Amino acid sequence: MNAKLISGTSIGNEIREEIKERVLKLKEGGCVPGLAVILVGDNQASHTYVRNKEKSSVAAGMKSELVRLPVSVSEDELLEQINKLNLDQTIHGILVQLPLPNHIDENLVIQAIDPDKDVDGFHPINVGKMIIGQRSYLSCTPYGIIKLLERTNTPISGQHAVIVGRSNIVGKPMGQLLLQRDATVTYCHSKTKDLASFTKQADILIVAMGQTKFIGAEHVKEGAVVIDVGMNRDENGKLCGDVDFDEVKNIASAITPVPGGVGPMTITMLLKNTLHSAETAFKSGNCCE
Ligand SMILES: Nc1nc2c(c(=O)[nH]1)N[C@@H](CN(C=O)c1ccc(C(=O)N[C@@H](CCC(=O)O)C(=O)O)cc1)CN2
Repeated sequence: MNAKLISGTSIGNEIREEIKERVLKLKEGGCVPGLAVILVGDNQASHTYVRNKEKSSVAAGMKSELVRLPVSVSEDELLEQINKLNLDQTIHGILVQLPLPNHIDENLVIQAIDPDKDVDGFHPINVGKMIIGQRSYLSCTPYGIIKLLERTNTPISGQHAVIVGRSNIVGKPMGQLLLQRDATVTYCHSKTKDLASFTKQADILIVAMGQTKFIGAEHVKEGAVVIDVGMNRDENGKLCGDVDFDEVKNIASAITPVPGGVGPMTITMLLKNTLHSAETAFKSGNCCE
């Protein structure tokens, strides 16, 4: 293996320690950061992620509240739950775990969350602010990737970043965050023709397609930094990314593993956003226990 391993577990743990210290300070002032997670239905992966979010927020010293709703819950009932949490001064961050069942309009649900408590950074107000470079809550996965690049001293300015995937929660915001840091950004997606001709130009290659081994050696330039956002199961049920790690590790200069790469950073940045919300509430006298 030539590539340096970029460990989201260890960089995430470093940041979580910093968060813990700031939570302690807030608590000394009488403010306990509170994160509410709404989980609808029985999706197994969602259960795992939500459990990790609960465990991580408690480990950081925060209050965690889980609202579990059956798959049959109506859109109105879900919106009512969100409204309650919007009004609850002990809750600083609210997220609805995605995906939602088909009968529920995801956009409507995201827009019901108070933008000041939208620690997922999915609300159109936060997305809009992010695009024009105003301070806002940033979507946790792309925010986490920026931190991985920063903390490994990966140059961004002037680099060619190629993003494979155009989802609202990863691909699109990822490109904007890199653009703000003066990267030249190319988006590729499922309809891109001759994908390798684009990905081969990447100094930074970010892959978020949701397909096992979508990117192989033939797609990667010697020395590129490769960030794998994929979270798939292979034919043996083993967790793997979108990048063929065994091939690409010999070409890239640095690469994230799956598991232990981008995933832990997503949860770390959720904690960071929740802390920021609680600190803002505390400063304006709106944090109660
Ligand atoms: N409301 C949201 N829903 C979803 C988001 C999100 O950011 N907000 N992102 C994904 C899922 N996700 C967080 O919710 C997430 C996925 C994976 C991980 C993670 O730490 N993965 C581990 C492996 C975990 C395992 O063993 O299964 C790793 O990569 O090391 C964290 C968060 C979709 N929904």
